[in-house]
Amino acid sequence: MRLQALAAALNLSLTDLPDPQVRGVTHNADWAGPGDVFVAIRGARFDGHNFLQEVQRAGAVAVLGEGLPDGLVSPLPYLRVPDARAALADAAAALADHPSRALRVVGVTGTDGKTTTAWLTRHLLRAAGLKTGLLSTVGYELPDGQLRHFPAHFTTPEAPQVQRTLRELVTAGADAAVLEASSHALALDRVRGVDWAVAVWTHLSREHLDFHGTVENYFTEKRKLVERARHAVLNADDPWTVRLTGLAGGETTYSAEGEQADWSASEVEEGVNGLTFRVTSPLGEFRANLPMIGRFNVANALAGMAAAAQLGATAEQLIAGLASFRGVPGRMELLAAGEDLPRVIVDFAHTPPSLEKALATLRTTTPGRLWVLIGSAGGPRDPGKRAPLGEVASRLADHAVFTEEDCRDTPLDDILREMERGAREGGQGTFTTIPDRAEAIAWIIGQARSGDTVLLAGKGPEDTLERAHETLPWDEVAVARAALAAWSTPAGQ
Ligand SMILES: CC(=O)N[C@H]1[C@@H](OP(=O)(O)OP(=O)(O)OC[C@H]2O[C@@H](n3ccc(=O)[nH]c3=O)[C@H](O)[C@@H]2O)O[C@H](CO)[C@@H](O)[C@@H]1O[C@H](C)C(=O)N[C@@H](C)C(=O)N[C@H](CCC(=O)O)C(=O)O
Ligand SMILES: Nc1ncnc2c1ncn2[C@@H]1O[C@H](COP(=O)(O)OP(=O)(O)OP(=O)(O)O)[C@@H](O)[C@H]1O
Repeated sequence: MRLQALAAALNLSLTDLPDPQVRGVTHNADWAGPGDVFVAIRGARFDGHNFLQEVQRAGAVAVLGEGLPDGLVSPLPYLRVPDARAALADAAAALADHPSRALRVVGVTGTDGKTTTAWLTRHLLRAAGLKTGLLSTVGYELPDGQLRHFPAHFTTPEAPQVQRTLRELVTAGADAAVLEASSHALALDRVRGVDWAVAVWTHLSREHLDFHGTVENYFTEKRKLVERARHAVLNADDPWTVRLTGLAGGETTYSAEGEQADWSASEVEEGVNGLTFRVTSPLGEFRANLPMIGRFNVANALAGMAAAAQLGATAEQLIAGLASFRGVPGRMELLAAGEDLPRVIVDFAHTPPSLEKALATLRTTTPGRLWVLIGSAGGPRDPGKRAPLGEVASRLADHAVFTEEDCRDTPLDDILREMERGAREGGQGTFTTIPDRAEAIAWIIGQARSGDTVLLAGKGPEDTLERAHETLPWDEVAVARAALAAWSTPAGQ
């Protein structure tokens, strides 16, 4: 697209504008390259206008911004826009040729459950035969199912990445996409210009008030997704839903807690290998098996099913899809269970509250002993949580193992001593310390017996393990599987 056509797409009437070819658009000076338009955003910490020389040197062809600061002369053609973030999103959508119009896009928002519901929905849509992509906190996937990562870690990245990924999906022949929409993304226009077929609402609770100020503001930002969608899937168990009713073109409700709803669950049974429940729905009544741990996943499953049904999935496809769902990588990921093996779970819980929640959930379905392996990161990242992590692990599990977790420039011994202190002062004091993480995993799995649960916490899906002088490639699931393979042979017991 040429610059003048882009200006026209943004409703800017400009004369005397040069007309170079535009390759892309970016808000980040470090990412600017030849042929890019740079959008100068005045953020909370920086003013993008400070980087104009830098983007010119990188080969950018023009700048969009809300106005040059006094005394600054732009080295590139400067197009003034009323709202820089909106312009970034509109330019990104125009340059990608509005890919969401060629897809059926499901957006998922809510305080908790976005990632799980997004992954479930994309799995159910695939089970229904739709080629489906995904943009989520854990990464993004084209319909080939391979997980990829953006250069910066976001739930919802900035608009150019959103639009480029949607375009990649269209090029790859996708029919549908599932996209996690965070409240930050909705507030900062990262998903402006996305054409939403369905908005899924999980639930809202107090969070991110540092950014939004009040719960009401937080709700107002999240509500935008429902307002913009052709259809909404709303949680009848969430008190905020009454204020969302009637905002989308059409709507479906769901309830995991016995409220009146289109999709509801009853007879919920939590087992060692997952959940079973009866579903009452517009597609009829059926029994569902979901190989996931945690009762809250019943609500996520109902939301995912209602969204997939909206795009045409049948009851048979949903039943088969739920039963074959492998979970979200590194989030309560169930590796093994059964008569003979201990149940092993990999989860990224790395804060005292999230570890507490994970252990409490697992306790309810552990007939034997509950084991946990946990470390704590080095460097400046919240050293105050080391003792509380040790305390929670030792208080809620029958036995804790303390080990390394990205210790970086902090002596590992210092971290482990703090965790041990927490375990002695507030926990049961039943722990073992094994500094090498692979050895620790082999040991804890070797100790566990059938009927026990082993939670390997902290790393989840991360692919490196950082030590003081080396960064190792890491795959917690693979290390755990190797330990389980050793366990299952007589020599390993
Ligand atoms: C609170 C928040 O979301 N802030 C976002 C906001 O930052 P900001 O307004 O402070 O921007 P800034 O850092 O002052 O920069 C202003 C402009 O200068 C540019 N810049 C800045 C420095 C530089 O060297 N070069 C440069 O080009 C920036 O790219 C930006 O365009 O705009 C920036 C880019 O435009 C985002 O990178 C930044 O995300 C920060 C890093 C962040 O941590 N966001 C988190 C909280 C977030 O978005 N989280 C949600 C999930 C939340 C959840 O549900 O858990 C998410 O979707 O990931
Ligand atoms: N429907 C739900 N209601 C309440 N809590 C939930 C629900 N689903 C998941 N959770 C809890 O929230 C945690 C995070 O789940 P998930 O990753 O799906 O949420 P999220 O909204 O994507 O959060 P994040 O953006 O931090 O990944 C889970 O481990 C679980 O403890």
